[in-house]
Amino acid sequence: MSDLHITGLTHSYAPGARILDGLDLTVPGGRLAAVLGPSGCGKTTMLRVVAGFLRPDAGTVELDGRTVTGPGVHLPPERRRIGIVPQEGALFPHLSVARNVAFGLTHRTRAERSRRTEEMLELVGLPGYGPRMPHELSGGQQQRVSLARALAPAPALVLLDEPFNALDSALRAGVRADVRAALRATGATGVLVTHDQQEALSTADLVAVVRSGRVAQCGTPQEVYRRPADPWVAGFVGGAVLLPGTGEGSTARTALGPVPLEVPADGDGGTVVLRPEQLALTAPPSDDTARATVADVSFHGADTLVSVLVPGVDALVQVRATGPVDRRPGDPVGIAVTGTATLHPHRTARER
Ligand SMILES: Nc1ncnc2c1ncn2[C@@H]1O[C@H](COP(=O)(O)OP(=O)(O)OP(=O)(O)O)[C@@H](O)[C@H]1O
Repeated sequence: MSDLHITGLTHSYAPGARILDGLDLTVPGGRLAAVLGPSGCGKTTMLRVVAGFLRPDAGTVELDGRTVTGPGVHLPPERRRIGIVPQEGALFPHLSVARNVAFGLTHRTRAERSRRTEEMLELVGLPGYGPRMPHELSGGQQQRVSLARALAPAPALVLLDEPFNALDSALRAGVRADVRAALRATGATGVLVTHDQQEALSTADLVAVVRSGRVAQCGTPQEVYRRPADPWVAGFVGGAVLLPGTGEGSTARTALGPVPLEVPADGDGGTVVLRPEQLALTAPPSDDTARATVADVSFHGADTLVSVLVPGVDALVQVRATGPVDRRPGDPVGIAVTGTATLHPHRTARER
């Protein structure tokens, strides 16, 4: 299994506009990391550097203990042992499924090629599909063949560039789970580029949240969701309730009352971050000044999102309840908090 180490990656396409700005990322061998970030933050640029299609201004990429990109080093893409699954599969349309999968299997006998091809097609759930042509496959099947093609030469690393974008949501979940299982079965290290938070959290072992060409936070899905590095990351990886608050030891004083803190803080004023599912609607409190008001109710089937106006909080506070909610806009409510929050002190002018 091959570790991937990316250090200090910096790149500009034009003078003065840094797209990668000292990006660091480590993916332990055999793990799948999701690189998650808004459009234009540099995800694809990073992937192109790792694949060897682009030489960065500075920084190093090490794969399996070997520098493939670095000062004075630039290994060509075909010698990096990297498999790529592009956005829409990009199968060769004039080649059969089997010939697509066997494409990278050079220096092997015909029998070996055909055995490996069938093995890979089985791995991605398409046994016997070898003779078909790409146009005879659905979008999801084409993505599976693309993965089989990437995995066939037993690469050290597989790069997946928003591979589920073209699939409808019903198909996405199934193909995602199969891709993950196939990567695990082969032990390949993977990097999945996506701007879909749900996809990153549900598919990857590690999530690297990228902002303006740098990794703002890298951790397990649970870590980045439960202990976001800052309010921006919190809002980017899911619904977030951001409240002004002040640390008072193990709790923070907020407009929702005292909220237990994940990490104690004293006297620090800042932003308290909770998740909408940590809030519950209760009967309105007798004290008028603490009374919140329902602003909007949106039903999503499995859950309902209720937007609430809370005295002392500028933005609407989101409450996620399981199942339907019997409240209407204008109803007075109370809000109870469960679990712990993170407190992010206001940054000083020097840190900004
Ligand atoms: N070849 C290029 N020449 C000049 N600018 C480029 C080039 N490729 C990308 N850019 C610019 O670099 C920035 C980052 O692009 P990149 O494709 O890496 O972002 P991304 O995070 O993958 O975005 P998306 O999620 O929209 O694909 C964008 O502003 C883009 O316009």
